[in-house]
Amino acid sequence: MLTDHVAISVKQVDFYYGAYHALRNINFDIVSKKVTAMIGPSGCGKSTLLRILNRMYDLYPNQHATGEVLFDGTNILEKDIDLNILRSRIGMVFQKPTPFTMSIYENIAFGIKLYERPSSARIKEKIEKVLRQVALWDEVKDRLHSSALSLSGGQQQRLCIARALAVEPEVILLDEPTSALDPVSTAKIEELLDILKEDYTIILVTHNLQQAARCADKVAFFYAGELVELNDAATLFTKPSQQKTHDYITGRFG
Ligand SMILES: Nc1ncnc2c1ncn2[C@@H]1O[C@H](COP(=O)(O)OP(=O)(O)OP(=O)(O)O)[C@@H](O)[C@H]1O
Repeated sequence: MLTDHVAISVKQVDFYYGAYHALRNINFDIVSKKVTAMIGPSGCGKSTLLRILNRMYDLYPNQHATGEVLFDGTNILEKDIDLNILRSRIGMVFQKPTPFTMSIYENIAFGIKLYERPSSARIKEKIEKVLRQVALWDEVKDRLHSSALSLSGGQQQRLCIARALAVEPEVILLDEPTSALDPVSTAKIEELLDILKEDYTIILVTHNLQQAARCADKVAFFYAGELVELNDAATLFTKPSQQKTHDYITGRFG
C-alpha cells in the first residue's frame, strides 16, 4: 500500500490574539496532493489555523503562535523565515474575491514579477497556462487587458486562484473560497479543486459540510480552539470516531 506523503506537520501549536488563547495544542499532518477540509462552528479557530500556515498573522504585532509547523523540514514559525518565499510556496485565496484594480493580465503578471524577472513571452505563456488551469482562458482570452473588476464574482475568484498558481506554490490555502459565490460558480471552483489536487496540496476552510464531503479527502473538525478529529472524509461523515463530531455533522449544534 502506498503511504501518504506529509506536506506540512503541525506540532503542539497554540495561538494567541493578545491574551486570548484561540488554538490549543493542535497536532496534525497535512497530506501532500490531497484536499484537507477544516470544518467546525463559527469561532472554532479554522481561519486562525489557516493564517498560521503562511504566517499571515505576522502582520499583527499582538498575535503569536507557539509550537512547530514543519514544511520541508523547516519550522516555518521561526522568526528568521523569509516570508516572501514562504508565501510563494504556500499561497492563499480569500473568502471574497480580491483581484487588484488592474487588468486581468496585470493581476497575474504582478505576482510573477515579484519573484522573478521573466521575459514578456514567458509572462504571456504563464498567464495562458494558469488561466487554462482554472478554466478561465476561453472566457477571458479576448479581454486580457480589461479590468479584473469587470469579471463576475465567480470569474474573479478563479482569477485569484490563477494568480496564486502563477508563482508556482506547492500548497494552496483557501478560506471559504465559495461563500460569496452563486451555485454555478461554486460548482466550477469545486471541480477545479479536484483537478488542482493532482499537482498541489490544498487546504480548504469551509462552513459547508456538503462541500467538505464533495471535495475533501481528509477532514479536520475543530471545536472551541481544539482539533477534535482528523479523518478520511468518508469515515468522518459516516462513522466519526468522536461523539462531538457526530453531534456537529448531524446538526445538533453549530
Ligand atoms: N483579530 C482578532 N482578535 C481577537 N480575537 C480574534 C481575532 N480574530 C479571531 N479571533 C477569535 O479567535 C477565535 C477563532 O477565530 P477564527 O476566525 O479562527 O474562527 P473560525 O472558525 O474561522 O470562524 P468563522 O467560521 O466564523 O470564520 C474566535 O473566538 C474569534 O473571536
